[in-house]
Amino acid sequence: MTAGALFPREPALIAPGAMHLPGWLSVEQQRKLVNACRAWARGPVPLRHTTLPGGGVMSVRTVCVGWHWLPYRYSRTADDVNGARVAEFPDWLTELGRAALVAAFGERSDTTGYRPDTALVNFYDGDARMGMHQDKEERSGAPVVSLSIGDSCVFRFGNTQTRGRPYTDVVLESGDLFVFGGPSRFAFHGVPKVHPGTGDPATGLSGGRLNITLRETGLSG
Ligand SMILES: O=C(O)CCC(=O)C(=O)O
Ligand SMILES: [Fe+2]
Repeated sequence: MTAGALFPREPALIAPGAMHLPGWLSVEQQRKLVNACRAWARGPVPLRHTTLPGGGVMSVRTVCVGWHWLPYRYSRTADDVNGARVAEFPDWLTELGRAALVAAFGERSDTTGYRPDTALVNFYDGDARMGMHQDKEERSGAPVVSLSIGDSCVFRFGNTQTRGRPYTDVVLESGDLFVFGGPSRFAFHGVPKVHPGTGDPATGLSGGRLNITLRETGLSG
């Protein structure tokens, strides 16, 4: 049982500009996203473990939509995988990203200018982790919208200065939304632990954790 089952899970401002909205996605929306991620994982670029310049291999498996992320830049083509052009970023995902901003920051937030153009889909099996890092290959200060499906995890949300403290550990469960923008846009964050077997098979994901981050690259072409 995760802490979320014991205590009410309320929307929480984790740091200035960083909002956690538990259970924001319906099971139906999660199913749609799981199906979409399955389709993206089938091609044109497969889900793969990213190799880092130092030779390390990331434990999560990733597939990208719109723009392909590789350490440490974006490209339209998956230059470190199979060279194929990545799948188009669909309009419905733009709308979901805008709805996420309204949910996080209120009706008055002007989201018409928000144009996420890349989605990084990460799949975590029970042993996968993600070290503390900043999402900083984007040339836009627009918020990052993060959607989680499947097994719960510990999401560590820190500060913009160091990989270490101060940070806050947040349990992200299936359906949770986390948005980080404004003064938190370039904060370090990571996933130190996944809790295997905590997901709901009704989402269509029978094991593991799926995280989708929507971002504005600020790139053209
Ligand atoms: O899996 C998560 O919740 C975070 C993923 C992340 O930080 C990233 O893809 O850059
Ligand atoms: Fe990140």
